[in-house]
Amino acid sequence: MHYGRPRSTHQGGYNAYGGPGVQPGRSNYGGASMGMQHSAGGYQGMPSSNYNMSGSASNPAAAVANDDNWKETLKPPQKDNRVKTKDVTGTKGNDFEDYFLKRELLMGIFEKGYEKPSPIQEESIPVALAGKNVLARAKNGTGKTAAFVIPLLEKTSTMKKAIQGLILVPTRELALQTSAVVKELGKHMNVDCMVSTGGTSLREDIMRFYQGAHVVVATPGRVLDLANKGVVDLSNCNILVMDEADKLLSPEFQPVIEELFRFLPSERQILLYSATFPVTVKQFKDKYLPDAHEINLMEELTLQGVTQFYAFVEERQKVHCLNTLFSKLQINQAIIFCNSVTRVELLARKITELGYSCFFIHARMMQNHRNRVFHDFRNGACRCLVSSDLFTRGIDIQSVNVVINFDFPKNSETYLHRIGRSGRYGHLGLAINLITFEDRFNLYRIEQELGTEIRPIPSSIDPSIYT
Ligand SMILES: Nc1ncnc2c1ncn2[C@@H]1O[C@H](COP(=O)(O)OP(=O)(O)OP(=O)(O)O)[C@@H](O)[C@H]1O
Repeated sequence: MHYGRPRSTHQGGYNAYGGPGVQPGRSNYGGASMGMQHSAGGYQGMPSSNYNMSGSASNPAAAVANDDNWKETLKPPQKDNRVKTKDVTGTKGNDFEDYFLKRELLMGIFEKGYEKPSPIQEESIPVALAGKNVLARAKNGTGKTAAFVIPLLEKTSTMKKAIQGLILVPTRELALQTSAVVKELGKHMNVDCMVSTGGTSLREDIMRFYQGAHVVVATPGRVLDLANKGVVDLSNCNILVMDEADKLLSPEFQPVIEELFRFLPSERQILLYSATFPVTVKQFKDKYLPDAHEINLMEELTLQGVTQFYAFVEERQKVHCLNTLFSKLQINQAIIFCNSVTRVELLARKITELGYSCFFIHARMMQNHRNRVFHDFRNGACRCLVSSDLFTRGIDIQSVNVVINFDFPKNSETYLHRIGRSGRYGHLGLAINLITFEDRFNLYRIEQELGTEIRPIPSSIDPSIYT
């Protein structure tokens, strides 16, 4: 039994009530070792931070950027030898060097452990470098972030102290994660990347912006607020990226986005990325970027590496069913989704009552607490995270191999993004859906819409399909 008998909820890690008392050092399982070479380090508000872009002057690797042996000076993470699916291996065979990127950027790419571009990177990097607007659709976990960060960094001049790129994302956690990618890829370029999201002190944000930034990663409301106040100057911001573009174009965000457009220069490039593009995106595209280059790498919609099952249960049997899953599955790390904040908290409490340690996260928690849970879960301090749809999009934690829909989602976009939290970068994963009588039509509809098969759960699941 790989899930093991958990540590008592009082022994380090959060208990279901999210009390601090975290002792990450006590993590005693192997999940964190897998893929954690991509660990993003400390996030904003966390005590430790390795995001300090102190610049190439203090960076010996940058000093050899012009040296012919520059590649040998790099320290990439340990090679990940796990099997990968065609979702990421089905490329044309390009190399990053083919794009004539500046040496410092190539150094950041290789040092991050990226050896070859993924299919979406091959398709979109050259087009974005050529200055075209892009509307790109590709599967979850196939490297869309680097597909827009690389051209954005290539076009950023660190000699010019002005915001040259703005990356909008729908959640604060995703902003932190994306800024970590900008900082890692731009490590040798001396790029100043700033995160600006709600839930943090506006005053501190204002102070930080006065120090200047080349790239800003933000949630729409906060950056609009700062632009309105004249703190954020977007007049030199020639590139706007909207990641999870369909979410950013939902009624909740679209008016803010349209207002933000007023602050951008008229000659700007817009890059839209997501795994899902409902009709709202088409209307936006027709209005604002009719000439956009369209990329669609989603002939088939679900990830090849993620096996999907359902278990037909009554509502009152769900916790028992989860307990059985915990005892039978080989979980590295799991995200368990519920459909409401209340249910997230209730389930987290139930799980700890069963004797398993778990974290929970949702949008009604204090931001510093959210940051801590995100940081600690990413670093493997706990194996199980109960979440609302806050973590449905974009969150990239390589060691998550199991996603459980404790509550089945209502629409296929949400389903696709949720199960895409496992099987990152072509790796294997498992998605298990607890289906009640009321969910049965949704299950059928989502299967049809995604053209995928969600099979009844067998009595035993071969670990080789998801570990
Ligand atoms: N060229 C590459 N080589 C190896 N790993 C890569 C490469 N590009 C990206 N990755 C890794 O793949 C993982 C998934 O990338 P990313 O988060 O950008 O996916 P995504 O397509 O944006 O997913 P989602 O749709 O879920 O947001 C990350 O851990 C990233 O570091």
